[in-house]
Amino acid sequence: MKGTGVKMSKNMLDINNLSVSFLMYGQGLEQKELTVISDLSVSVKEGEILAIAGSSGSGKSLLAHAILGILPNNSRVNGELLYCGKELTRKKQEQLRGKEIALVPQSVEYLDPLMQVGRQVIGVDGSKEKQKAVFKKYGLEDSVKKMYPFQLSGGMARRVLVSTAVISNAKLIIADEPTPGLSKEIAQTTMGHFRALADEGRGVILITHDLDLALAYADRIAVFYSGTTVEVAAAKDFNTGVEALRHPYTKALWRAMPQNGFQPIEGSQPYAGELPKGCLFAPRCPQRTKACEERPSMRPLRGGEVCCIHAT
Ligand SMILES: Nc1ncnc2c1ncn2[C@@H]1O[C@H](COP(=O)(O)OP(=O)(O)OP(=O)(O)O)[C@@H](O)[C@H]1O
Ligand code: NI
Repeated sequence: MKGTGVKMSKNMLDINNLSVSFLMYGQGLEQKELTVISDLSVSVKEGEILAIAGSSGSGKSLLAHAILGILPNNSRVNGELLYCGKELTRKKQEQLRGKEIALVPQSVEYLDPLMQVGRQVIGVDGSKEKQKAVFKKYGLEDSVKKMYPFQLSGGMARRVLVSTAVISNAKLIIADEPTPGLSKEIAQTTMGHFRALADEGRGVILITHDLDLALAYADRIAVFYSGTTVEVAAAKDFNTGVEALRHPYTKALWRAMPQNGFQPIEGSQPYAGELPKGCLFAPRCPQRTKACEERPSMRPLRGGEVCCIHAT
């Protein structure tokens, strides 16, 4: 069952004013800093699935990598990352990675090419019995455990990745697009498992393009745009209707859903190197005014949060 109802849960992860940039070489030896995440704030509570929705390039995977401390060397991270109320230092990230904090990576290339997949799934705190049971649930033959990643199809590899997180004892699970390539049935089984893990009190971050899937299983939805959060809403707000939502971009996403008339959003998300000075959504926003030339910040509104001065 979805939702912890009125029960007050503690924050497991707090991200405050996070920014991520990359040092890039331009022509010659000229160095340029490309900021891809800015002013990003979001939190994950114990017992919830927080879905992160946003178009391609909005910074979803980079956020996951920043939490795990696996960004490339030419990156720079600023802002506050707290895990169970304490600063998530580099050392802490190393200690917790793959144990207390597990990632279902977006790309199956994250599997170790030289290790049989059964052993990878057992990992640090699994067991042969658990691995066998989870493979069965995901329709993977017992013989798959002896295979190497290159022998798997895309869908099989994804089921292997999901199995790893599902049988781990991780308290926080970050699933980066866990369902593409899976049949509808297996996708639903997978999401059911994430729901069960959240109901046990764990925290789950579900990164997805699939808003319908997010709405069916998540408690809250964080909407990303150009490397920042523009709205955090309860999943039920999307079902209530467009008036329950807060940000013009979220409203546009809602209107673009097939069941709400499939109205496309004009324009596209700005490129990281060419962000507008003020509100990042302003160039596409029907409500923009002169005041939007200043960068807005997230503020609480009607039980959610929004980054727009016009939202009421
Ligand atoms: N190593 C890197 N160096 C420079 N820019 C990068 C690097 N990795 C990612 N980016 C840029 O950061 C932005 C966010 O990338 P990210 O992978 O987080 O997007 P995403 O929201 O996960 O997209 P998708 O839905 O396609 O997976 C993109 O514009 C991407 O080009
Ligand atoms: Ni991604």
